[in-house]
Amino acid sequence: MASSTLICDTPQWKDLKAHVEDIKKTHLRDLMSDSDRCKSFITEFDGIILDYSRQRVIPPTLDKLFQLAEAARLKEKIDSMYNGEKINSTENRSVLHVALRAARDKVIQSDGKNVVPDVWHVLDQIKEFSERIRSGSWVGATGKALKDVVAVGIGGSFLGPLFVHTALQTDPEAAECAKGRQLRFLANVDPIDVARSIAGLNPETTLVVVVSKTFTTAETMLNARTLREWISGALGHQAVAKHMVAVSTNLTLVEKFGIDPANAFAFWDWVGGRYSVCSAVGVLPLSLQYGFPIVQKFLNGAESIDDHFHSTPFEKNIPVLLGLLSVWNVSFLGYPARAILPYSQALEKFAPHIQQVSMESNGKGVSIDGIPLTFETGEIDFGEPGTNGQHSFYQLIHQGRIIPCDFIGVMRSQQPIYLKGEVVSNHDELMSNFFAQPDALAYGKAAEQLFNEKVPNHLIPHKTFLGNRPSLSLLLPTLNAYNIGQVCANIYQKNIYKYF
Ligand SMILES: O=P(O)(O)OC[C@H]1O[C@](O)(CO)[C@@H](O)[C@@H]1O
Repeated sequence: MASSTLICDTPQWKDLKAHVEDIKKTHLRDLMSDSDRCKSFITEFDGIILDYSRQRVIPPTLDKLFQLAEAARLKEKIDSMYNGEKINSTENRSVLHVALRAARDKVIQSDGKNVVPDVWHVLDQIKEFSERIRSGSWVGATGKALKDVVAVGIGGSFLGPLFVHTALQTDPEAAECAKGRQLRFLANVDPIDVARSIAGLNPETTLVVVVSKTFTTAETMLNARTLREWISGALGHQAVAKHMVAVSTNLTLVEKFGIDPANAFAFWDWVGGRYSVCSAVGVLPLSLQYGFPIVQKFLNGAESIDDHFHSTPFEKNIPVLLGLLSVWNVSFLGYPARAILPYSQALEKFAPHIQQVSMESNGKGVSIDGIPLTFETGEIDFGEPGTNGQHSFYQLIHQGRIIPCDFIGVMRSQQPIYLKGEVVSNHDELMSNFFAQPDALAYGKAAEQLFNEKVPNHLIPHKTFLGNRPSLSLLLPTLNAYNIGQVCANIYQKNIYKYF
């Protein structure tokens, strides 16, 4: 397709437009009774199960969406991203967040240079630095070990690390590694956020990490100056060198600010802010809190999804399927919003993270060549963990406008509870039985049965959402550092509106 041709002018788009009328005549109740259809609308990768049988699609819809992906040259564009081509045409940059979690021996080029050794150089620096801080061999200005960290940053230099930190906090292995340590975040320029971020902390035992790709963002720089004053007011100006470090692509400004460049951790202009959690932006604060080996598992999980995304045919490719279903729901069925409903409190910062990743990337009014679009792109993302959301906004989802729902379930809780005589959420045995179901139909029935046994868990929506309202579920075996990495990479790679 020539770059000036809009995707909506292709026969594939028009064919899908016409197909909307066929779908309007269907009802999910009837679609769900077709066991063959249900069987084919489940896919699995590395223990992650995507069930999209409750989307308003039939097999021809999927075929047409794959044809649309072909018209958009989606496969070539994904390859271009992995090959380091400058697909960020507005800034003339590569988009290489995949290189941030690539194995040491992989080769990923940008501007004719393999960037993976640079990535590993910084990872090795972070490993060494975080071990020094955590072991107490690096001490603060008064000779005390630094046990608390305040990460100052906003937007992409905040939301990804906050999401991962929140998700790891209750993972038993990560929690054990974080014993006696605290990681706080300071993003808002409102002084209340400053007060909260340092409440109860002692500057003598605190390390401040200033995280900013540009090192010019007004809020971050103001907050960094405030915390520099907090440190130097208590410990003297020379304490800044021991108590403040930075993560940035702009090492000149880091030095000007007064942070020793030897204590600055680099990343690169080919890392988009909202995709930067796998760079030093996330890896440094998370390694300080949990230790580098936990963060390495997180990176490995993200890499596993990158490989899956790059090499799996679209029919079985979880991020591609998620992305195409968004295109279908928003641009064809006209549903403007999507509810993100994780049935795990550990994922409470998932919706805010997705909001930036998705809504800062998509939803533009013009094509990449500046041509006004005649169709809606991008979705309005919002959400809350279940079951809290059920007692809040589900009423509208049940009875009002149609909002496609993404349910995210976790088979084995990070913190399971066993109560004698009661079936409690995330009971391993019941969950394994549920996951042993061969197809979506049986799976729906098992869900209903479990619901009838009063299982207060993520299965409830399977029963209550059997109207004509589309939903899907993404089920994870558990939530350890590896799975959390998979969750992150899934949302980054799912963001395929930009390819259309
Ligand atoms: O890391 P920086 O340069 O401080 O930018 C913070 C955030 O601001 C934004 O540019 C949006 O305002 C984001 O894309 C970015 O993540």
